[in-house]
Amino acid sequence: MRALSPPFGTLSLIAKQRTWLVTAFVINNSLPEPLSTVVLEQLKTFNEPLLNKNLIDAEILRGLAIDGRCLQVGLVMPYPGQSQYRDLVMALTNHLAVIEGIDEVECEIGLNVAAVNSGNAKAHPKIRNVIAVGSGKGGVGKSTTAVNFALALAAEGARVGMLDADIYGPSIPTMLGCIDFKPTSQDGKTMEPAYVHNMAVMSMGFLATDDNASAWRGPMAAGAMEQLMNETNWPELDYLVIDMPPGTGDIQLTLSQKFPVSGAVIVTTPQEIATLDARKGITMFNKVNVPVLGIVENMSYHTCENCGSKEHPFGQGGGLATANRYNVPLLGELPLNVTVREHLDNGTPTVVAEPESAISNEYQTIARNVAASLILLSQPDDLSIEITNE
Ligand SMILES: Nc1ncnc2c1ncn2[C@@H]1O[C@H](COP(=O)(O)OP(=O)(O)OP(=O)(O)O)[C@@H](O)[C@H]1O
Repeated sequence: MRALSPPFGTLSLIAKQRTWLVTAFVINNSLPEPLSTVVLEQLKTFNEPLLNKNLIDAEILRGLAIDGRCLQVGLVMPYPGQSQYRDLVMALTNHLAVIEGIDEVECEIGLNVAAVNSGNAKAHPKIRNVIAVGSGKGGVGKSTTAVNFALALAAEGARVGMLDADIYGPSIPTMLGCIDFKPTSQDGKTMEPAYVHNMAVMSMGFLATDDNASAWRGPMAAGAMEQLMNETNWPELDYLVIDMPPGTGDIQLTLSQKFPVSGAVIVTTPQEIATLDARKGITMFNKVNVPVLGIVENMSYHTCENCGSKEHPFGQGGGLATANRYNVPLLGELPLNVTVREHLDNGTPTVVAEPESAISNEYQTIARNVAASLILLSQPDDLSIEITNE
C-alpha cells in the first residue's frame, strides 16, 4: 500500500438524504474519461461487507489516480478493522482488475472513526463514541469481555480508552496489570489516566480502597463515576469503553443518562437465570434510549482438551434466544477457557497475550461488528448520492 500523490481531480459527490443535505464529501479523482466512469461504475458494485454499502455510498472512497496501468485507490474507513485490510485490498483488486487498462491496484487506507451520540448527555470534546458494556447479573464475565473487547478495538487500529465504572468491584486494574497505578495531575484540575497495552485507563480502583467504595449508595457512586469520567484528562479517543457495574439499578440508570453513551453491549451466559437478567439490562438501556448494539454470550461452551468435543456447562442457546426476542444481533459466543482467566490474572488479557488465537479473533470480530453497527445506527438506509462534475 502506498500513499496517493495529490493533487487529484475535481469530481465531487454530494450525499443527500431525501431532499435535504446531510453531508458532503469529495473524491479526489484524477482519472481521465472514459476510465473514470468505468471505475466508478465498477466500484458501485463493490460492497463493504459490514456496512453492506458500496464504497461510494458508504463514503469510504476518497481518492482515485492512475500511474501507468496501476490504479491508485484512497480509502478512509469509518470503523477500525485493520486485520481485514489485506482481504479487502485483494477483493478490491480482483474486482477492479477486469477493467481494460488496469493491471494493478494500489490502496492507501486511512481511518476516521465516525462519532455517534445517543443524545442523553453532551458529547465529550475528546471522545467520539462511548460504549457501555453491561450485564444484568454479576459474574457472567462482563469485565473480562469489556477489557478484551476494548483491546480488540485498539488492535483493529482505534484510539481506545477504558473507564472502570464497576465501582463496587473494580477489577480492570488487576486485569490490565496496573493495580499500583496512582493518578497524578499536570494541571491541578484533571487526572492523568494510566496508559496500558496501548489504551488509556481510569478506574475507581486507582483511587479508592474496596472498603470505602463498597459502602457508597447509588447517587454517591454515580456522582463519583461522573467525576471520574469528566475529570480524567482523556487523550483524543475513538472509543471509550465503560465497564458498567452489574445490575440494573439506580446507578446503572444514572450512568446511562449522564454519560454520552453511543450504544450498549450486553454480556450474558447461556443460562436461563443470566438471560433473564440480561433482558432487564436491555430494558433498562431501552428506557433511557441507549441503543443496544447486541449480545455477547460468554462461557458459551467448553472444548474438551482430550477429545476436542464441545460441552455446554451453562446450557445452550440463551444468548441467541434473547437476541432474537429483542431483535438485536448476537455478536459472538466466547468459550469458557482457562487461559482467558489466567491471562487476566497475569494482567495481560488474551487479546494482547495471544493476539493470533481463535479467542482473540472472536473478540476482534465482535469489536468490528459493534463499531460497524454504530455507524449503521447513524446512517439512514435511504441515503442517495448525487454526482456533479465541477
Ligand atoms: N470466557 C471465560 N473463560 C474462563 N474464565 C472466564 C471467562 N470469562 C470470565 N472468566 C472468569 O470469570 C470470573 C468472573 O469474570 P468477570 O470478573 O469478568 O465477571 P463480571 O461479570 O465482570 O463480574 P462482576 O460484575 O461481578 O464484577 C473471572 O475470574 C474471570 O477470569
